[in-house]
Amino acid sequence: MQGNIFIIGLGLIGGSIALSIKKSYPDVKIIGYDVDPNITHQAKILKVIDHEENSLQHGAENADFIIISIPVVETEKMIERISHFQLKENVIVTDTASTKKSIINKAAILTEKGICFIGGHPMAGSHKSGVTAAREHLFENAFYILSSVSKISNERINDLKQLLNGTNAKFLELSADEHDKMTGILSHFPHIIAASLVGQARSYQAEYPLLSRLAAGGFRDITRIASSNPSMWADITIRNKQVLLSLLTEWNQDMENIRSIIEQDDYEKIFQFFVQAKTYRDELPVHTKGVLHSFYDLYVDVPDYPGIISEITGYLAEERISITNIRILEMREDIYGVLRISFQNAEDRENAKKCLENRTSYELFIQ
Ligand SMILES: NC(=O)c1ccc[n+]([C@@H]2O[C@H](COP(=O)([O-])OP(=O)(O)OC[C@H]3O[C@@H](n4cnc5c(N)ncnc54)[C@H](O)[C@@H]3O)[C@@H](O)[C@H]2O)c1
Ligand SMILES: O=C(O)C(=O)C[C@]1(C(=O)O)C=C[C@@H](O)C=C1
Repeated sequence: MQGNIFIIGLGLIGGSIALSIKKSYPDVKIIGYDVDPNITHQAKILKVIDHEENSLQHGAENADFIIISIPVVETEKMIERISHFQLKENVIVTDTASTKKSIINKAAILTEKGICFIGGHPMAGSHKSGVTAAREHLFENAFYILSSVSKISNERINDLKQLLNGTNAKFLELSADEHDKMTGILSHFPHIIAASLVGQARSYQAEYPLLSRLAAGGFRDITRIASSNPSMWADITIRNKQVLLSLLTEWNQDMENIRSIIEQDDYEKIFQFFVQAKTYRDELPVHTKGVLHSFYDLYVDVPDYPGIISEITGYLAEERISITNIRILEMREDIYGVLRISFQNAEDRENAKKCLENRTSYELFIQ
């Protein structure tokens, strides 16, 4: 791989892409630009990029690949801006935004000028943002969706896939409509529900001051994504409006049905409601592959007392099981905390699980 890679937007996604490209092509030159020069500088210090660029035009005009990794509405504006520059004839421009239709429509401005634009969306991320959260392995085993304005040659698509092969993601080509519908169902709508659940709890906080401290595993799991960047999600919601409105209508209908079976004490229907959800959820590939498993994490519910980490690592060390990371995710006051232990592979994690099952009575789980 040769040439200049120009990354616009050095946050969680732009930074993670930069790191994954560097992993597969250590000699390639990664040039970074962020609207905030302090972030560009921080990315250089963190070795996420090789070179800080403070001129958007200079960076874009000298690039062989341009990766735009900024919020959805900003991405549209950026496509417009760079379309006025003298880009290299063979440059490939791509983005990482979470919606595709409005961006693909906007990118016609580039393709009409003969510039190749391939829309992209790595289907992995986090509720965290910013360059400090960037990780080389973020996209491992995740789907990476590609969508184009018009028919792009396989050769150009392969050039982009080759550049991004360090992501270890699985590429999938979808139309912008298919993309926005499916991500609406699986990602955008769930973020609205998570935020709404948190909103419901918040509305009872004054009446029940203990509420926030009682929030346990279930509430935590289903609302993690409510901690995501609000401006990113406002953009996504606005740009996937029609899909989200139709999902909301269906959801309201579904809630009405559930209200009705609860009102009627219809045990069998209530039971079937949960059975159907469990059956489909248990079959989702998220259980056997995908980004969650690529980190080979094991979670341990542990009591909060000094020395708990060394106790756990001690058991693993005695059985010569290596760990790559260990972290306390949360300590619920005076009760339990969750320890996340990461392993290099599934076998190490399995051995660790057996080891801790034999030696402790702590609850263990793999998400
Ligand atoms: N966070 C996720 O889980 C996730 C996953 C996949 C895709 N995405 C998409 O990727 C894009 C980036 O998301 P992120 O999570 O990296 O956000 P982020 O907030 O971590 O980073 C965005 C960066 O873009 C910069 N920026 C904003 N406007 C800019 C502009 N006009 N010019 C240059 N830089 C600008 C910001 O300063 C920031 O450093 C978004 O479109 C998002 O929808 C996010
Ligand atoms: O894991 C998370 O926190 C995410 O929200 C990641 C997530 C998702 O909804 O799955 C969010 C937005 C992206 O466009 C792709 C992935």
